[in-house]
Amino acid sequence: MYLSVEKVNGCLMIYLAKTSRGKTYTMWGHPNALLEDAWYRTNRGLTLCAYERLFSCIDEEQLKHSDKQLNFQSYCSFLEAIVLTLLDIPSISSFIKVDVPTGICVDYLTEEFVRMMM
Ligand SMILES: Nc1ncnc2c1ncn2[C@@H]1O[C@H](COP(=O)(O)OP(=O)(O)OP(=O)(O)O)[C@@H](O)[C@H]1O
Repeated sequence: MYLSVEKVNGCLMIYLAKTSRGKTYTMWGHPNALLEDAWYRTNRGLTLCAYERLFSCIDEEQLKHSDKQLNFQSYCSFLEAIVLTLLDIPSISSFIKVDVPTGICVDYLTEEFVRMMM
């Protein structure tokens, strides 16, 4: 997270597991994970924990530079690929390009700008 506020563009995480092994649960956590209840909070998935950390890093940066108004933009993308055999992995990874300084780009995916959560 510190790297992302230090202008390193992109973090790519690939999670490979058999069906029903808990990939979605690991990424998002319990369906009520956004509730403030302590138990649900401890069952937040990786995405929510990462964003919590990211926003606290942004707050720390803003405090360190309180004389300036800092602007941050964060993008989060998900690509779900069904892999039938391990031999499919190289063909999927050929769609993913890491470009400096733009960041990570996946062929055929479009990017939407989102201002708020519905
Ligand atoms: N750590 C966990 N604690 C409690 N329940 C879990 C946990 N991991 C997975 N589950 C439950 O197991 C079931 C399957 O998990 P999940 O949907 O995350 O699997 P998946 O790997 O994403 O499946 P698929 O490949 O079908 O998309 C869900 O009902 C989920 O709530």
